[in-house]
Amino acid sequence: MDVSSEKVASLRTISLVKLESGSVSERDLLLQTCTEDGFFYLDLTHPSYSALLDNVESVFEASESLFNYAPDIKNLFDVDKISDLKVNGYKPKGRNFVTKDKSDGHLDSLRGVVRGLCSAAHLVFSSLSASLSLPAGQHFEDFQGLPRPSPDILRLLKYHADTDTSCQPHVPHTDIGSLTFVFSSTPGLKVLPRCVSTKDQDQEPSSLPWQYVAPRPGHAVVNVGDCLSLLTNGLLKSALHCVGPVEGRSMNERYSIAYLMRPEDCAVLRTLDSPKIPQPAPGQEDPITSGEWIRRKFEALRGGRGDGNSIDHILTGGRGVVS
Ligand SMILES: O=C(O)CCC(=O)C(=O)O
Ligand SMILES: [Fe+2]
Repeated sequence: MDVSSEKVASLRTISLVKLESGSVSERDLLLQTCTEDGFFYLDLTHPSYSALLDNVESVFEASESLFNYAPDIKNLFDVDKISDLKVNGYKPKGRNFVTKDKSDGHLDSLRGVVRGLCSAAHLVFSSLSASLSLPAGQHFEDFQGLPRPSPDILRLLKYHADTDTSCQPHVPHTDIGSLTFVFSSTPGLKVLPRCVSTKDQDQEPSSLPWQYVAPRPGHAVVNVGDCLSLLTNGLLKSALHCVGPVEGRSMNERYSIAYLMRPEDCAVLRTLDSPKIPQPAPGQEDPITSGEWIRRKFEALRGGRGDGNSIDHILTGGRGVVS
């Protein structure tokens, strides 16, 4: 990416095949990365993941053809008319499935992506659960089961080209779920390094030292979501990120796929029992279910009730306040 190197995020890379083979050093690196950065590249270049990457490519094709439908067709699936939460549907300058031809292979690719990412997530979760010596019944993977109906969210995103170099098509936020996988071949994703505190500062998002995440073929960009952070009393970090143009340039048209894994709605998010996780003082914790967390977050995203600070608190997963 053509910007000065200090503005490019130096994310660590975790190898999925090494996690799969039980490498202890890779497991340690994963824990360190999730506690320090909350953002990493997941290396999927091993041949055993080539079907997953092929399916991702095919879903990009599906995404492009969905966005090419006429607006009146897409608007039949208006996200605000389909359900209470912003999880299903087309958001103008946004998402939903309008496929008429179910035999075009894209649905199979989509299933392949979901299956592949769920099993990648399972490996990440079980590695982290082992590193943190979580007791039986409290493993991260216990909160979301492969065979059960999934509350996960798949986003097919299209960012429109924009000549306004200060446009911000995706506001600063942390992710709602436990783990997010992002694929895109176009720059635009930015992350705020964990060492930057936004607390007590009335900072314009544009003045924060965002770092660009360079697209890397064969890799997913993975980030820790709010739920892992809530389950570990903040030990695992959900990092603040946004999407916008690369400094001083126009925003190019950009497609991305984001798969947000989520604990089941009934899962209670409270600090798990582990000597490696800082435990809250008795009575200090305010447990919340995953379903309630998503409801509050969408309310905040829609500019709903609450004062500015509490809304920012929810949007940023407790990270701080950005004006
Ligand atoms: O489009 C991207 O690269 C990131 C999308 C994202 O942050 C999200 O959907 O939560
Ligand atoms: Fe995100």
